[in-house]
Amino acid sequence: STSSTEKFYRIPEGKGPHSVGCTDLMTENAVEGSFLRLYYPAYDATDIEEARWIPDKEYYQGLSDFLNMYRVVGERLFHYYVGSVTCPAKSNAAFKPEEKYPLLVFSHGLGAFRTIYSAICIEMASQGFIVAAVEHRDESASATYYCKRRSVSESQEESMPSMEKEWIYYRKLKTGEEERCLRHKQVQQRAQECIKALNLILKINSGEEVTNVLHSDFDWNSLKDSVDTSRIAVMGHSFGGATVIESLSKEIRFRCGIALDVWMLPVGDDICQNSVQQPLLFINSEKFQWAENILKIKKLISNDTNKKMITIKGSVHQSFPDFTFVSGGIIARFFKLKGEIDPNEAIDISNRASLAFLQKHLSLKKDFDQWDSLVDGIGANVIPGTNIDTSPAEPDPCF
Ligand SMILES: CCN(CC)CCN(C[C@]12C[C@](c3ccc(C(F)(F)F)cc3)(C1)C2)C(=O)Cn1c(SCc2ccc(F)cc2)nc(=O)c2c1C=CC2
Repeated sequence: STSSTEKFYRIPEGKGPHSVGCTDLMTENAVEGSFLRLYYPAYDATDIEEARWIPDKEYYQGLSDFLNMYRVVGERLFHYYVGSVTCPAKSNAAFKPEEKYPLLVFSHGLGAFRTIYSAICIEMASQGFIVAAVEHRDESASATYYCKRRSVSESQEESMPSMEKEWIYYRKLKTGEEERCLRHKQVQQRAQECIKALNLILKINSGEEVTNVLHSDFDWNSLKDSVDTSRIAVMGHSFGGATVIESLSKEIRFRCGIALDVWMLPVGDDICQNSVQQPLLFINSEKFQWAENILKIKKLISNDTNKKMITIKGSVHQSFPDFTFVSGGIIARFFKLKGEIDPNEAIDISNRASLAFLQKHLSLKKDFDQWDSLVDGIGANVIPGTNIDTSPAEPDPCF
């Protein structure tokens, strides 16, 4: 309704030729397993409903903790405003084996989790990618869980499901705790989880049976021989951008990477051009970045023509996660969830530049090269490099 201040918005649908499905996969019953939401090209299915955007109320509790709100307040607020929001992907829709699809592993930011970058993941899937949005268990997510098998005695009781969800919530910095040290440890775990997700998808592609502890009627065998195993990339937002850098430096099968508004603190100071051999695209917002962060990015890019940076004018840090679409009014303004640029316009620039970069470095045979100019920072609302001034402060001539 347009009358209330909190107007209701939708997460934008994919613009590519494919309908999109999504399904959740969790392996093993322990924190060492993989947990991801898969977005994929699907057969049209008008009879299948859209997936829930935030699937468990514990995510509301986690978000409240992360945002320093009281849980009872946060949980009700989130439930009221976004409890009924779905993402434009059909839940467990049948996978459409048409060609071998390139694979994209996506890493979420601090305080986020696997489902809230669906505008990006759904667009990529609609354009013919299989997208594995991992949920990290490094305590950087607002909330996440793993499944534990109940003891025999417990599950004997009536209506006791055999599995129980063990929730892990966002770990706040302890007083006096060195942030760099915690984040450097977490980014190592995050990279390992991206590599584990890559190996899991490759295992499924080879036809091996995998146990999904989340029982859904999605047919994982339909993915057999559908992944283009030579065309794999990694993408992430903010802390997830640092995870991209760490993952590329550790796993050569990630052929290239895209870091959205990267947070460089978790990346060691010893970072240099040789840390990452693969092509890497930095897509920054105008408002989030600062000189020290940009200097670390520039050290990594140095003079490598395969490493590029562009900035989307009028965008903010929250222009990449989905809240920029589903929020409005005072909440959006208070938390700076939208920039001056229209959220759909900003995500289109980011997605088109990403697609052009992926076509170039994964040698895709699509028409994404139509957006090559964006990767060079040429086009409306985009600039090459950064708006942040990093020139050393001139000594004041008066002293
Ligand atoms: C006070 C907490 N304080 C913790 C260090 C800073 C909190 N903060 C700024 C916020 C996230 C904000 C946000 C979101 C979402 C609503 C909502 F109401 F719409 F849900 C509201 C308010 C509060 C904007 C950030 O951390 C920014 N940020 C993020 S934001 C990723 C995210 C998380 C949850 C989401 F729901 C959506 C997106 N990912 C990173 O990797 C990094 C940073 C900073 C450095 C590295």
